[in-house]
Amino acid sequence: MVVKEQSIVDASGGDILRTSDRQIRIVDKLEEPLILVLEDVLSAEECDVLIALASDRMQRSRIGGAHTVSDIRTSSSMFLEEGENAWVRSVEERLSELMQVPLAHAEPLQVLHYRPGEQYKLHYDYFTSDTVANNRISTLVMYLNDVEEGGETCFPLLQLSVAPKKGSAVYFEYFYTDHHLNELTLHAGNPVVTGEKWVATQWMRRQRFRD
Ligand SMILES: O=C(O)CCC(=O)C(=O)O
Ligand SMILES: [Fe+2]
Repeated sequence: MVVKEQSIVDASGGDILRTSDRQIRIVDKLEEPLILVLEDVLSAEECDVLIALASDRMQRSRIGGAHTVSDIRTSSSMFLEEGENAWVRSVEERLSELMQVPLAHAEPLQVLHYRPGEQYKLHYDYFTSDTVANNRISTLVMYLNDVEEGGETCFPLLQLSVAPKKGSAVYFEYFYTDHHLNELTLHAGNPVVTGEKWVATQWMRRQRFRD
């Protein structure tokens, strides 16, 4: 008998995920690994506020422990301060409820900006080194604007591609005992063809990450 592994988010209750302040629609769903395409995660105003907070603080993205500039990721990025204002606080609290992980386990929100030709090549969000004590367990990538062409978040091993849409998001988790399930979350941010792309990413850790 094949037993389904426990997921972090319980999405078995229909097409809506309720948080204290919002009803979030599930528009697409993959069971294992659990991947949810969600609408109405952020209001249009929240998207605009996050872009405005980030826009004059962007730097060329760096990856890995050594924080090196790399062709893997050509976008620009920044981290918002934890709960830096009331907008960020309210979004962070909603995401913690939505992702069913305590806020103390949340990394600061990251904002990414891609111009035409910029991309985030295939990667896992969890750290693959055995020595990581407090690894990531789940991700929510939120789209802060509509992209004219390109910029899809693509999961090649699952034949899934999510087109950016302002206020919507893709959720996935990789805390399964069966490592093959985690490895299926390999994903990329496809190159933007026309327009620009803004996203905010929330990563959750297995244990407490914030003071
Ligand atoms: O920009 C995207 O579509 C993907 C972003 C991503 O993979 C990440 O922030 O880890
Ligand atoms: Fe990622």
